[in-house]
Amino acid sequence: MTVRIAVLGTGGTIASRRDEHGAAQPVETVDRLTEGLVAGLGLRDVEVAARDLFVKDSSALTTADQAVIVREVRAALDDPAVRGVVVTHGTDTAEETAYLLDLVHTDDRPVVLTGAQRPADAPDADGPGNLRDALLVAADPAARGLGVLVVFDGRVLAARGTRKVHTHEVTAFAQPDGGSLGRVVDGRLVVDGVPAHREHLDIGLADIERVRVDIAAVYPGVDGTALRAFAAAGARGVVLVATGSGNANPAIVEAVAELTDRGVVVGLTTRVDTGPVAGIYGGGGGGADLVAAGAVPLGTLRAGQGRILLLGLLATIGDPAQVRAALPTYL
Ligand SMILES: NC(=O)C[C@H](N)C(=O)O
Repeated sequence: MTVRIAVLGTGGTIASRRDEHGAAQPVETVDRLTEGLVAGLGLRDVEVAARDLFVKDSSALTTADQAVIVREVRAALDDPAVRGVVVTHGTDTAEETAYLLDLVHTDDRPVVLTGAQRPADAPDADGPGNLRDALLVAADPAARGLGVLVVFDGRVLAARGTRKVHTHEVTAFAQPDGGSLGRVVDGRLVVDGVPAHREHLDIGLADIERVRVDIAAVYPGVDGTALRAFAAAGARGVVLVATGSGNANPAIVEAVAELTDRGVVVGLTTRVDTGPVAGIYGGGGGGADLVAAGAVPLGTLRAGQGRILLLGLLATIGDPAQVRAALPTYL
């Protein structure tokens, strides 16, 4: 039986070429990117159906675009002949799209995001190798049940927690623990682990397009201006990127208490690369004070994925007190 891999293109550096000023822009269709790769894979009875959803730099994607990606992945999986789905995506925001897909993905078949750090016209372009690996993983029965994956530079990473860790090197992504679920070695998937149990969310996609969740940074001397401005603009959630294990100052604690009273859910994360946030410190501005003021620690999730979780919960559950209560089960 012929198995089908659906490939959905969204743009990113993997689809980019340099213009006359040397600036890279996504212009290539995913058809052209996959052309020729499949024959070289030696996969018998595999058929690739590639099409573009859009051709954008991933920094320019909107929440509505991400909802389109989720809908189209689901539509592709409606075809029982499809064994897996590959999404080509810019690396800048792939962690957000991958996590949104993972939150809603209950199917055993793999969904694989990949991309590139070097444009398609670079002599040492990494896109073709990454796309080849992503197709191999999507077609491999051993990838069933692994959830949504980021396949990049030979590594197979679980969507949840995975972050972009380098601005331009080809090893662009890492899991928070530095590990991986597997590798692609000599054109074959080697599975090294199983993904941690994940609660799924049946997100109303029309609703996530309407919910506003912002991200506010903490730094020495910061006050509550940004938090209050986001609330005034209609934010129903704000992710606070705190310092250290999740700390700020008394002005931020006061603003967090105000937002909580107004029904805005404040998620607490950190600007530190690894480790969980926790309410350890007091003194009026520490993590313990932020939690007492209503902020909800986001575990090991960092700002981008924390925002996606808040969006999903607010779109699905709605009521802020219930969102705060449900949130820890998704960490
Ligand atoms: N490497 C990349 O794909 C970066 C690009 N700016 C993007 O996210 O679309």
